[in-house]
Amino acid sequence: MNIKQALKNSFSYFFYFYGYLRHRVFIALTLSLFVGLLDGFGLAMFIPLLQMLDGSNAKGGGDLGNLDFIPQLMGTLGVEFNITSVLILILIFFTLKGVAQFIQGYVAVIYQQYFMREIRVTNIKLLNVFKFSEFVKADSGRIQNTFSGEVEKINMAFKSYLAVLQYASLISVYLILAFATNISFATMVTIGGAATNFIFKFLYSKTKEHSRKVTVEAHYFQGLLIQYVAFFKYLKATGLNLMFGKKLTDNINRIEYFQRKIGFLGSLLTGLREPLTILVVVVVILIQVRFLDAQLGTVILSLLFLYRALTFLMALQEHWNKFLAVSGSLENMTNFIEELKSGHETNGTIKFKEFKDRISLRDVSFSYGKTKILDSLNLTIHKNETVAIIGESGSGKSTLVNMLSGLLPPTAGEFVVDGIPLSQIDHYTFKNRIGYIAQEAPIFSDSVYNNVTFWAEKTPENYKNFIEALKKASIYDFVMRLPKKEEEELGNNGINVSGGQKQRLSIARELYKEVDFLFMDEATSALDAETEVAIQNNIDELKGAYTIVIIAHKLSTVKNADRIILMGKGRIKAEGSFQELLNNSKVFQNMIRLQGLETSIS
Ligand SMILES: Nc1ncnc2c1ncn2[C@@H]1O[C@H](COP(=O)(O)OP(=O)(O)OP(=O)(O)O)[C@@H](O)[C@H]1O
Repeated sequence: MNIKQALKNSFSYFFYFYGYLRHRVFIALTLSLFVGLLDGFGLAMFIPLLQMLDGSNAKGGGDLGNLDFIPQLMGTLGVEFNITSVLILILIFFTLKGVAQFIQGYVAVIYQQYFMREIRVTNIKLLNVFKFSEFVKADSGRIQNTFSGEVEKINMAFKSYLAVLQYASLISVYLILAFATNISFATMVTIGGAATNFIFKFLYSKTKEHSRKVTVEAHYFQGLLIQYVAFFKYLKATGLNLMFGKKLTDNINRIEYFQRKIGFLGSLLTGLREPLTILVVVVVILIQVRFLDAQLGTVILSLLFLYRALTFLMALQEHWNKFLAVSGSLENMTNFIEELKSGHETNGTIKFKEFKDRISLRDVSFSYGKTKILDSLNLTIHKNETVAIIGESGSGKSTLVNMLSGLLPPTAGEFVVDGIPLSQIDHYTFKNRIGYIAQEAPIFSDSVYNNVTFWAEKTPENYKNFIEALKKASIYDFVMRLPKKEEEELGNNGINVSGGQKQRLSIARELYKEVDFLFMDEATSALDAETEVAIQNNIDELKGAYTIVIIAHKLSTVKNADRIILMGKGRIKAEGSFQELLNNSKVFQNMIRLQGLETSIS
């Protein structure tokens, strides 16, 4: 059962790599076979050479077991088998082996790089088409760790696995040569070698167990680190950073503990290997010489091959152990890719060129698992209408906007754009027409220009559009006052600009694009009163030129919206103009009172 499982595992690893490399695996293996064969033939020539040197075999040959075909072939070719020709032959074999080894090494590097590229590109491609609804459920620490640290470990795993395959083919060549030379001697040594393997197997399984634990802890570490950096200000201000730091330290200690165990097992393996191997060889030679009347030439040649095989077996075991130490990552990567694949979004084929008329939600519901977040919504938004969405916290405003922007597909009902269900439209052509101003304005670690234009070339036309976008977003003066103007670096996550400025830059980025829709998720929440008025004026200016959907908490900012949608518990509770809601909705009137707006309205 165990052997069956081991074989199954080995094959699943093989097919894992084969899935990426295909015929390349066999090319790598064939090259190893060549190296082994050439080395074996070269080694075989030392026996007649030694015998010729001490005069026990003047003509050479005759003591190579089944390898006698080499001197025989030379005889047929009319080449005399003497010291000079044997020396030249040794030189030829080892030179060819060197050439084969060079090709083998270089090819291995090429394949390794190819493999890494494939893994990285596959991951990026799958992440590109990963459903947003799946992404929000995913562990960001795991995603980050798998994309960076784990990919490096997979690289190590691949290197070790390829080495294992290459050593395995070399070992098989040496074993064939050893058996061909002296079958009884070779059999006994092989049985002895197999017996020592039981000790190693136990150590391997322990190594693998710890490797899995390291991977789990590494994910946790990345997750904690991301949160530590993201919430650094809060943690620092409250002194909770020390407690959070302790969580990280504990995690680091656990990783160190498991890595130390892996190191201990690895060292034990290295230390045990040679004494055990030599023990086997010594016992077998004693038996061969004492009890079986073995021919010394073939025993020595067979031993030479076996010794070579054993040396490579040691190297193989070392690489196999290295492979197992990172095999947890391989399993993780396989599962990760499977998860990414299962969260693959489906895409329509109809190209969306330009928004013409209206978007509609028809009896749309949305659930996270069993929890219904949006419940049977019907809503139509016309081209260039400005719609504000209001409602208490958790009423489903963000979810509604995520749906209207195509981020979340409905779990029931239909989202229709200009009469075509979004499911039939090529999402990317639709998203190209969308400007999104999120609560947390994403600022990339680059210059103002690149942040706004999203790395567009600095042509006169792009520059003109860039300046226009800055002006529309009321950030032009600020940018022009910066020491390097639009080339000023914004720093990691926009640390060098205020919350309000980040949002204005984010608005500028959206206005720079040629979009039909502007979705704003509490875009004015982090602004001071004066800037808020400026942005509000700008939105009013954009009104009528874009289809605008704003999530707002401050009712004063939505006074000019064409329509206000009041959400409550995942449903539309009321809709209409500001005045209509004021006249008809008790909830709205209450909200107005709570925000102290009665006087400003009257
Ligand atoms: N990834 C998620 N998994 C499960 N439930 C979620 C998820 N995201 C949001 N929810 C739930 O969906 C409901 C609606 O959330 P949503 O963010 O749309 O509300 P909101 O009206 O925008 O709230 P707020 O004004 O506080 O931002 C909430 O009850 C929230 O807990």
